[in-house]
Amino acid sequence: MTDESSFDTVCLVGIGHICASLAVALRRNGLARRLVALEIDPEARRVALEMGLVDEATDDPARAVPGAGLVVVGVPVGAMEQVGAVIGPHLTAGTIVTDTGSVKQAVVRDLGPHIPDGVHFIPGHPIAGTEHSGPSSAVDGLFVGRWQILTPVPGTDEAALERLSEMWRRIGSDVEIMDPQHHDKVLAITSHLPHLIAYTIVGTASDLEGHLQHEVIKFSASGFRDFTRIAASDPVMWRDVFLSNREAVLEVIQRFTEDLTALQRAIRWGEGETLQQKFTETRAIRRAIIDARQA
Ligand SMILES: NC(=O)c1ccc[n+]([C@@H]2O[C@H](COP(=O)([O-])OP(=O)(O)OC[C@H]3O[C@@H](n4cnc5c(N)ncnc54)[C@H](O)[C@@H]3O)[C@@H](O)[C@H]2O)c1
Ligand SMILES: O=C(O)C(=O)C[C@]1(C(=O)O)C=C[C@@H](O)C=C1
Repeated sequence: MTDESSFDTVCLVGIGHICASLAVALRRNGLARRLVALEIDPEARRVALEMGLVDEATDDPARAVPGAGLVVVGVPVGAMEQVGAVIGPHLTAGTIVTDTGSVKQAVVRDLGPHIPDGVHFIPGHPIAGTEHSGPSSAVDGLFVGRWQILTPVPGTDEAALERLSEMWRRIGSDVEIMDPQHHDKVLAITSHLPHLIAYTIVGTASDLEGHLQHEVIKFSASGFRDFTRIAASDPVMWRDVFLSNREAVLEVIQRFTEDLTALQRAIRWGEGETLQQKFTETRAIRRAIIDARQA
């Protein structure tokens, strides 16, 4: 059943939140005849099979990888190197290998060297997700109307790139091609810093003395509640994001700290105009995101 964008067999490495949602999307859009999960966690394998997300779930790369026209690696960024070492020897020429990692230079560095000649390595990142993990958190339609960023390495086969792009378009995503370094800079500000801020705010609240902490939960205002959703995101995934995008994240933390200090000064010295001007600018950004249908 292979046309320009569909595959006979797709191997999903790590059947967690993102690859499970992808499995639903591939089936819904008739883009794969057979789905196989290569997964180290027996519970995730059991759930994926029970939910009918995949046809087979195994921890044996020799069963999962050969014969797959597309391999999608959806594990935490820190596990990419280990996955590369395990799947590399079973990949055959013509297969497309992509991933869903939230950082791209580290994936090129860690997974790339394990991809044999003749196999098309096209790193990717769906800008879609939730705070949940594991196959039971699969979301039907997760990628519809969201960006799929692809960061092909130099010399990537144009036909393979177009085939993978078309698959994502048929799932409902908009595809953007980007340099991995640029990707990591942009995502440091739009995704990684917001998560770090959420972890910090909720961490500060949880460090309060007992009675205050109780009231934080009891009278939780909507601003704080929104942060708690983000701060409930997967600890392993986000540990790996910050460690593997260290330079870009440290750079935006520096700029953020300076901007926070400027607001701190404005509050201290009663500079209402400065505050109002800043809040007017940020409101316009929210409106632009809504207009771009990314809210
Ligand atoms: N959650 C999000 O919102 C989101 C969004 C976009 C991209 N991502 C990225 O996608 C990737 C997966 O994220 P997720 O949210 O699906 O995580 P998840 O924790 O839900 O799933 C990851 C799965 O990978 C498995 N795994 C770990 N090491 C493995 C190995 N060596 N071999 C086989 N399986 C292994 C785990 O057992 C788990 O089932 C991460 O790199 C993350 O940065 C996540
Ligand atoms: O909405 C959320 O819960 C997310 O955090 C999703 C989100 C993000 O938008 O920052 C998180 C990490 C990604 O790599 C891509 C998407």
